[in-house]
Amino acid sequence: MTILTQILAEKEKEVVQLKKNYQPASRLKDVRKRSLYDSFLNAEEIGIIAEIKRASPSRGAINTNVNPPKQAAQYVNNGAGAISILTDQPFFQGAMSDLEAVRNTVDVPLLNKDFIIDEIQIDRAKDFGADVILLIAAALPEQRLADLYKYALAKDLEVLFEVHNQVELAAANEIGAKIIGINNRDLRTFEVDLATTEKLAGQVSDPNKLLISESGFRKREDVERVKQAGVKGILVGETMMRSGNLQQTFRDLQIPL
Ligand SMILES: O=C(O)c1ccccc1NCC(=O)[C@H](O)[C@H](O)COP(=O)(O)O
Repeated sequence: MTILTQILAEKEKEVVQLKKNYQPASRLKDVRKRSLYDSFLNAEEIGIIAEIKRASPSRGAINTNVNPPKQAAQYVNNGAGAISILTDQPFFQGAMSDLEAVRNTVDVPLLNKDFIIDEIQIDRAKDFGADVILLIAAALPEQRLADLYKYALAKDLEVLFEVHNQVELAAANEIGAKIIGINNRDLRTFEVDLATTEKLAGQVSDPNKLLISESGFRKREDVERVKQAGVKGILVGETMMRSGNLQQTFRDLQIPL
C-alpha cells in the first residue's frame, strides 16, 4: 500500500467523523477575497507560495515547534505571495487551527493543503479561512475531481489542481482548471525531479493558465529551471521550514520573470 493510499484511507475516516460532528459556520473576521490567480498571473517575478509544514511522510519531522502565524508573517515580510498550510494531522502534524491562525495574521492568499475527497472538507476549508483548496489528480477519479472542482468554485474558492503526469494534466484541462500545480514529487515513490515540471509545463500553451511548480526547491538554479519551462510560481515547503535565515532564502529563490 502506498503512502498516498494510506493517507486517503485516513481521510475517509476523517470525513465520516466530519459528517457526524462538523457544523459548517464561518469563523472569518475578514471575508475579503484574496486571489492567487490574479496576484500571480501577471506578476513581474516568480511568485513564491511558502508552506507551513511541520513534518511529512518522506522527510519525517521538519520543524515541529513552528508557530504558524509567526512563521507566516515572516514569510510575507520577506516576499511570499501566498502561504500554503498543511492541515493534515496524522501524516504532517498540521491542524485546521493553523489555517485559522494564519488567516488572522496575514492578508495574502492562503492555500489549504490537504487531501480533499469530499465536499465537507471544502466547506471546512472555507470556514477556516482558505482562499484556495488543493485537488490532487492522483487521489480521485476524474468525475469526482470535476464535481469537487465545481463545488469549490461555487463556494468562491480557487483550486490548485495538482498533476504529476500527462494523463493527470489531460484531466486538469478537461475539467478546465485555471491553476495547475505540477508536483515534482511522485507521491507514490517520493522521488523528486524538476524534470517533471520541464516536461509537463511545455505542454501547456494557454497563457491564461497559471502554472505552479511544487516541491524540491533548494536553490536559485532550481527556480531558473522551472522559469524556463514557463511557470509563474513555485511552492516551497521544507527549504522554508528549515531556513535559519528566511531573508536570505527568499533572496536566493526570488527571480524576475
Ligand atoms: O512531502 C511529502 O512527503 C508528501 C508525501 C505524500 C503526499 C504529499 C507530500 N507532500 C506535499 C507536498 O506536495 C509538499 O509539501 C510541497 O509541494 C512542498 O514540497 P517541499 O518544498 O519539497 O517540501
